[in-house]
Amino acid sequence: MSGPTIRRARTADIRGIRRLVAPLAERRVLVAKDAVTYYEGVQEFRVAEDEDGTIVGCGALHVMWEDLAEIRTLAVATDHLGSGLGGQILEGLVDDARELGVQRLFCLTFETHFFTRHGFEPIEGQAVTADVYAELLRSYDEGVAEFLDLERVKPNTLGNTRMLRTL
Ligand SMILES: CC(=O)SCCNC(=O)CCNC(=O)[C@H](O)C(C)(C)COP(=O)(O)OP(=O)(O)OC[C@H]1O[C@@H](n2cnc3c(N)ncnc32)[C@H](O)[C@@H]1OP(=O)(O)O
Repeated sequence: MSGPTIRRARTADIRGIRRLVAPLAERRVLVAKDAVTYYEGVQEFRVAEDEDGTIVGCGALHVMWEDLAEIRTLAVATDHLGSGLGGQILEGLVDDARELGVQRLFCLTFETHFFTRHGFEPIEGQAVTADVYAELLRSYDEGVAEFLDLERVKPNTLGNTRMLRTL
């Protein structure tokens, strides 16, 4: 038994990714997004595919600035939790970040123990200079709004911890 394979996502995986994310978005653990947003962001995703072709894990890397990207939409199917899959997907995304030249990874999460084990540390306040903050305000991306901690998205991020890993 070789277990799930981790690979870059294809458009046909989006249905499986959405099936994984839906219950977590309902519990507000992950952000709910429209289907079009997943298709537009397919190149950001890695997935874990079971032997029978089922998508049992996913995660994405969203670049925000020259030195900064966010880990987002990391999820593992309930029946695969605790077998190392989440960690493998995350480290794959870290490799992607290194390849892109990104030096810092942000995440917003309830899973502080998991991310701490992978080198993330909680941060207070902003992780970018005032100049970069002003530039990021021009983004239409909801995740960037959460990174900036804008007032209008605070209800979505309640109880989450802001964490950063330096590569
Ligand atoms: C930035 C964001 O995307 S934030 C959102 C993060 N996602 C969520 O909150 C969604 C719900 N949660 C999940 O889907 C999962 O819990 C994840 C993605 C956070 C972690 O996925 P998992 O596959 O369970 O991770 P993994 O197995 O690598 O590690 C989980 C635990 O299992 C243990 N573990 C790791 N490898 C193994 C293994 N081979 N065998 C047994 N246990 C293991 C680890 O000790 C770890 O414990 P920790 O939580 O204390 O760190």
